[in-house]
Amino acid sequence: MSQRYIEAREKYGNIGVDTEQAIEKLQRMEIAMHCWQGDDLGGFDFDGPLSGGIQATGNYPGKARNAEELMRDIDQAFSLIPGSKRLNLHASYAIFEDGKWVDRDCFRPEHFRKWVEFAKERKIGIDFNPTFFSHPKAKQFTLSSTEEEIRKFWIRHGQACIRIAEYFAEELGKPCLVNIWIPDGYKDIPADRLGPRMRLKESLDEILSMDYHKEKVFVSLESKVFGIGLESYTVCSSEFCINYAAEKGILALMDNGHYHPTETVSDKISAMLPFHERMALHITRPVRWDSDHVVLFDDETKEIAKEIVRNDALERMFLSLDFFDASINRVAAWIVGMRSVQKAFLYAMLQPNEALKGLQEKEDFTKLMVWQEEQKFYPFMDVWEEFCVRNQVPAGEEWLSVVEQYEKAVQSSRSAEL
Ligand SMILES: C[C@H](O)[C@H](O)[C@@H](O)C(=O)CO
Ligand SMILES: [Mn+2]
Repeated sequence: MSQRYIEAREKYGNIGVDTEQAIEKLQRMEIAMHCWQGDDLGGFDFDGPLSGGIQATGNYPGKARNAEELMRDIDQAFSLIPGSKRLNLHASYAIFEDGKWVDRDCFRPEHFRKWVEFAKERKIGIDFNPTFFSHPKAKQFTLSSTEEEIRKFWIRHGQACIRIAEYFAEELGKPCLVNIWIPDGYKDIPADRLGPRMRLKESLDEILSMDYHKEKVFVSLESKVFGIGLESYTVCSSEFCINYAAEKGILALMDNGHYHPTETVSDKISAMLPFHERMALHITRPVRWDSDHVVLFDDETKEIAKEIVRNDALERMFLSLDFFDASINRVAAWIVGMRSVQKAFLYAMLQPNEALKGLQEKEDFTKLMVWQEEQKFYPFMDVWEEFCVRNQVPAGEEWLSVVEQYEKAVQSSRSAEL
């Protein structure tokens, strides 16, 4: 134990904060790392371009071209991230053994056998997402399509994914979150806003009418305010999503890139907690739009973490990263994102939360502001360092040289085409 940590422990102790408790809590906190940062959301089942109004911009060399490369990159990232992890997978990352391709409505657990093996060996859980984009049947509408055949196809896909999630949960002994996000929407002002939403409701009802193990599989619905080419209207808007989730007893998933720029998810969490037993978050960094930049240790990430920690809601949350930056080393992007979220949570756990709440209740706003400001200069870094040392990972920027070596030895030999 370093002298600096011992001193930090004492300083925090003087304001009633137990650093050992914070480290323990952080150690147990599972964050799902999204597989799609590794290959710009390319997936393995279709070759076509990314669709659905989302974009990975940049052309940094060395992206993973197949499952083996992606798994190797994930391992490289995991080796430099302290604490507990999960893996967040999209259905488009199905692995067709012996080249036996099937379309998404026919996906079965066997198409994810290798991912289960991977997760078992690393003792981690998997979260899952049906993929309602980058597919010939996802031109603009999926679950809200006017075409019955298209709707049915995607309903079957949704149900197939819930079955696969049960397989993950059973095999890995950890619950699985299945998150439904659809890109459906209009570029310009629609004449009928209700019709698509009624069709979406019907489709979701049909997906959820199947029997599934509700203790093991949690279904969530993710809303979005707009996408590229879908600027005027999205079917699964925030109000639709929250109302639907509340009525059906599923989870609402909030992605902090999916709201008007002055709205914050940190403010929404406490508006959800009184009504929803559990909720899910996609943590991202929107820059002017839902740009999905790498998550940093920034104000909003800290504020989200504070809301969860001080409301004792960690056990009620499914947390995942969601970004895809193709302009920098992709393994480094994962590591920065994961470590930033962990730092934000540690920062939140080291706040004298009860005392601050007391100041608010007493309306001592001067003291509240001063204390919150002074907290920023508490020796947070020394506690982070201790957490990293205990996890045998570098605490500071030294980790980047490991990634640089990996890039040289492994990623740089990957050509754009295989
Ligand atoms: C790939 C993800 O599922 C997707 O990013 C979705 O979660 C989203 O946020 C779309 O903007
Ligand atoms: Mn998202």
